[in-house]
Amino acid sequence: MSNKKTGLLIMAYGTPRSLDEVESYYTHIRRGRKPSPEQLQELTERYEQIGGISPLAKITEEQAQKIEAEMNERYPDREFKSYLGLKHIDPFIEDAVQQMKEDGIEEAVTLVLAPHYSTFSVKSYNGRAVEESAKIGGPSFTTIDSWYDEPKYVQFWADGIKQTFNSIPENEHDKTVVIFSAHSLPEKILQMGDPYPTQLQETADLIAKAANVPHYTIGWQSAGNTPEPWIGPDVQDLTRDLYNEHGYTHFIYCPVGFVADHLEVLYDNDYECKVVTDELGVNYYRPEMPNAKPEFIDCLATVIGNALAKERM
Ligand SMILES: CC1=C(CCC(=O)O)c2cc3nc(cc4[nH]c(cc5[nH]c(cc1n2)c(C)c5CCC(=O)O)c(CCC(=O)O)c4C)C(CCC(=O)O)=C3C
Ligand SMILES: [Fe+2]
Repeated sequence: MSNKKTGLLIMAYGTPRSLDEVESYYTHIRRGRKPSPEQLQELTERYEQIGGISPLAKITEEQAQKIEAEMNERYPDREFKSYLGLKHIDPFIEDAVQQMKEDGIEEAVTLVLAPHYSTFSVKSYNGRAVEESAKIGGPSFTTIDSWYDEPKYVQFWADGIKQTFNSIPENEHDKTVVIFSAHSLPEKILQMGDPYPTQLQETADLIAKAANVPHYTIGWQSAGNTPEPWIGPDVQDLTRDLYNEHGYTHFIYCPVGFVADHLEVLYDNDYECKVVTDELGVNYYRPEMPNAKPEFIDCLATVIGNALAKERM
């Protein structure tokens, strides 16, 4: 057994920490192309609408710290140190890998704070980490590709859904529908055989079964503003269709492709979807996000522990 530290590379999307950072952040998302003043204004207004700035930065940091603490408690004969690596703002993924090297970390596990694998998301996170490490002779990585079917993740959402159902009169449960969603991606991923949509469906099936949900479906949200087609149905259109076709009066939104309160949930669900449910005169619900809740930290520590156990076999 080694007494060397194991690195935990915790990766997440990142968010501007103040409105001043919105432009550079957006430029990074657009791979170096500055947004037009209108696009910048539009994004800034969305951040203003959710209270000025996204709570995501704080939540991601808290998640990373608590995962480290939980891993150290769970494996007293080892020492873990977490490093936050972000996709679109500092500390970037590459910064974290460099810091690990400086700290003498030789082995590390990567965890992306998003449950489903896609060439657009997890593949690029892990790819950037491995590439940087190869370049500088950094740590060797045990990479985690996805954890969308981790029973503790399923249970987390099942509990939230059950609690939501408790607030709906029992004789209206049959008029209630759960919409499981994730961030949309360009449709071309489907031709590439990307597992992302199948994984979302599987997460939905598992949670619906665990929570005994009578009616549910999957949808996509937060699609980008580009001319190419994005995977649908969009959650807003889906809400209208479900209402028109089935007359549901209670809509429970479960953005299971995300793990924190941030723009895509607080704006795209809590504001945009609610505009539609208000217009239809039906009820909007959204169970709490995992954030840094103990049940979720327990879930992520289990995901990391499983990856380490597999590595040693
Ligand atoms: C798959 C995926 C996830 C989930 C997996 C993961 O978490 O990695 C995710 C999460 C997030 N996306 C976020 C924010 C944004 N994403 C954008 C744009 C885009 N996202 C994409 C994909 C994803 N995004 C794509 C393909 C684009 C188009 C880029 C292009 O044009 O090539 C834009 C630009 C404006 C707009 O299009 O809305 C913003 C502001 C925030 C932070 C919110 C906050 O700050 O609170 C979070 C957690
Ligand atoms: Fe995004």
